[in-house]
Amino acid sequence: MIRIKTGQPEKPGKGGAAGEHAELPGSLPVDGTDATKRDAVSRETAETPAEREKALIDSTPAGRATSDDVADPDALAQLLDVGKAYGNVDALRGVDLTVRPGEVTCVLGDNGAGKSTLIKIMSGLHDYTSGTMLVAGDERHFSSPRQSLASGIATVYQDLALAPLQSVWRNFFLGNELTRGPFGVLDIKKMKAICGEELTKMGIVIPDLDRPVGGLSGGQKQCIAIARAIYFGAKVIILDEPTAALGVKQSGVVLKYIQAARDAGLGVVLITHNPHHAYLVGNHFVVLKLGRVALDASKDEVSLDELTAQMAGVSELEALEHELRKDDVTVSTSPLDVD
Ligand SMILES: Nc1ncnc2c1ncn2[C@@H]1O[C@H](COP(=O)(O)OP(=O)(O)OP(=O)(O)O)[C@@H](O)[C@H]1O
Repeated sequence: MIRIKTGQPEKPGKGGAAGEHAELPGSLPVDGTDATKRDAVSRETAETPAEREKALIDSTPAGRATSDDVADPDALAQLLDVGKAYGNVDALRGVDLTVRPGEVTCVLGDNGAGKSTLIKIMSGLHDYTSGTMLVAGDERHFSSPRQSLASGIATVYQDLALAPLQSVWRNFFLGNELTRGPFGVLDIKKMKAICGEELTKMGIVIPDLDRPVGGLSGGQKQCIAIARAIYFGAKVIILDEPTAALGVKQSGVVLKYIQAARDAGLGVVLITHNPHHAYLVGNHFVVLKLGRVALDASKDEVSLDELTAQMAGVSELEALEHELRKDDVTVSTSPLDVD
């Protein structure tokens, strides 16, 4: 189901029919007319990205602009109408997100959209202030990252929490070292063997596992952090901008690895600014704007162009361009500015 929202609608409650939402301020028009009449610019005939963005919004059936926040029995984790307020700042409001096994759910958004807040809620750093979070069907409020991890949610942050001077295998087992015998001697042989096996299983080739992690490429480091999370039992992995600091080739390595994790049956939440990367591996896309869901669509419901337009906020950019082109702008020079 695709949902596109404009403005800053309030959610009136759960499970309401379309008609209940007709009066929402700032939401899509709910006029009861044939949807085709509202498609002033059809998605097929739209030429510019702005027209396509508008067409996509116009073509959204009225009832779909409402919350579909119902528990999904197949979901590994789900946010239903979740909000987070920091004092009087609403960082997130009415957010729905479903993480299913074998799917990559991409969360896109510009600076301040609420992506970090969403990660913090799911990874146990912050609690949410409204709505419901379900993990494996149970309502959860995490009070620590440990609780989130224990319930199968692993978060891989941009800084990766790897020790650069330590070897690959040491990093793989960091904090979970295997020991043997009554004196708890590190079982280095076993750790190296498992680390090698796990990395190979997921298609990562690192010839020397004794190499310090600091010397590896950004892509390889990301893959090690993800492989580690999977090995230690994660069912859901949240990846915070994994390709943000990487070049094309290394991004490719990480995206391939994300696909491997998805194909292994994990639920992946990919947080990114990059619609191109998201579209290559994503099954479902949620665009956040100022803490609210601006678009919620599966891959067969949204094109890359439409996703990019949503991300770029094409209509906002055009308004900005228009402002810049205005020739009535006068720049006054303060006497203090004159040499
Ligand atoms: N601890 C906090 N106290 C008050 N406001 C906060 C706090 N953390 C985030 N915010 C506000 O919540 C909103 C969402 O912030 P958040 O960091 O989640 O966005 P983001 O999408 O991750 O942005 P970025 O890509 O820049 O990291 C912003 O307006 C931000 O200023």
